[in-house]
Amino acid sequence: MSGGAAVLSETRRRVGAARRLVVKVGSSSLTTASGGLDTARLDALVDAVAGRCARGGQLVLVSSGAIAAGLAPLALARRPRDLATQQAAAGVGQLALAHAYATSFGRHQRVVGQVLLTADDVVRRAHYRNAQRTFERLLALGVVPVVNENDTVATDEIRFGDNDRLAALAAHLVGADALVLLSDVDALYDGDPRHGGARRITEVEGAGDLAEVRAGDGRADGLGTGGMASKLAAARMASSAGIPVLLAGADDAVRALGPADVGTAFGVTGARLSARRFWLGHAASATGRIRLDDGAVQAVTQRRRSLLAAGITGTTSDFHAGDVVELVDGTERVVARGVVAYDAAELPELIGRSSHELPAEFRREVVHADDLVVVS
Ligand SMILES: Nc1ncnc2c1ncn2[C@@H]1O[C@H](COP(=O)(O)OP(=O)(O)O)[C@@H](O)[C@H]1O
Ligand SMILES: N[C@@H](CCC(=O)OP(=O)(O)O)C(=O)O
Repeated sequence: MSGGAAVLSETRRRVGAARRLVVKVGSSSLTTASGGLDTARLDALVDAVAGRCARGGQLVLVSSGAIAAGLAPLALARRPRDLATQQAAAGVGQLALAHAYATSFGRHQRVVGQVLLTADDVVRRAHYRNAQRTFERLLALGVVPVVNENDTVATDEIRFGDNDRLAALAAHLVGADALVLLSDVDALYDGDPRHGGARRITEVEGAGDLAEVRAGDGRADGLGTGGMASKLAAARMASSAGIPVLLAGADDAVRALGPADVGTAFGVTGARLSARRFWLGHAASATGRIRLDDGAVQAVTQRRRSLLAAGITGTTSDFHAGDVVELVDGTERVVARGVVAYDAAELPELIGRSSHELPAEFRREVVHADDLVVVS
């Protein structure tokens, strides 16, 4: 605890007391300026993680750095732009990264297990359960799962593209008590700290605390991918599903695994969601859109009602019953996501009409309330 007398927020206490944690570290915190793996920093991170496990925690480490670690062995001066070379670099670099972690955790008699995921593994529910089972067994065996995106096979269409989001999904998947995002910056600031004059945000309790924040890109050398915007999106995803988040500097990992007054703490803004609702809200990719009139927007978002055909003003033509669709208002703003019960081709006949005007087989809800998640 810093300053002795400082009273730590509930969020920080929850991070400090978490029994199961997901910790994410970015590429820029693991690599040298010339692109090689920085084993001294990696060892320091591993010391912090192993120390936290020894204090009685189960920890999943989501580590970026495969592409960055592959640059030097392939004599590439900078991160490649094209997907094929990025994948080749990741293939080379992931091996180096996994070896470095195995060696480093070995100093603490800890075994690590590699888990490489694609977006499909958390988007498709059968795969989701499979990944969940693997994590449970690894953790039960005392192993530290080291997770990254399976960059070598992920195509543009099915890539997460950023590990901040992957870490938030993993935190939900393993039922983590907290998520810790470690970066090359020590906290969230109200503007990019590289431009000077920025003020540290210590606690985020809701969207209002972010109103003045400008979240910019990552490093100019392109080693990191998402910048602060992807960290904020990940923090929102987790905190809205009941998981407290701490964003802090990787160089301060011991204190970040806390409790301590470091970085930025994001308090929970919603209750824990079922796997299905979290999947609907954050992981599943939407196939089409349905536009709602103002009354239907109210009913769905405020009164948590099912969507009926009467409140629809238009749809795209590209979805089938059982697909995930976005529900949008008159300005095309997404207000909810849900599983649609009709093919797009069936809806033009039904929209705008009350249930009692419709034949019996078309009286069911277009999106049932149980299959619907409101997007805040
Ligand atoms: N509002 C902000 N607060 C803090 N950092 C910011 C902000 N806007 C932009 N940044 C930049 O985002 C960078 C972190 O993103 P990134 O390089 O992608 O990290 P990582 O490799 O850890 O995922 C920081 O180095 C910082 O300069
Ligand atoms: N999967 C990629 C990392 C993607 C990523 O999100 O990177 P970063 O912004 O450094 O966390 C890799 O290992 O190179």
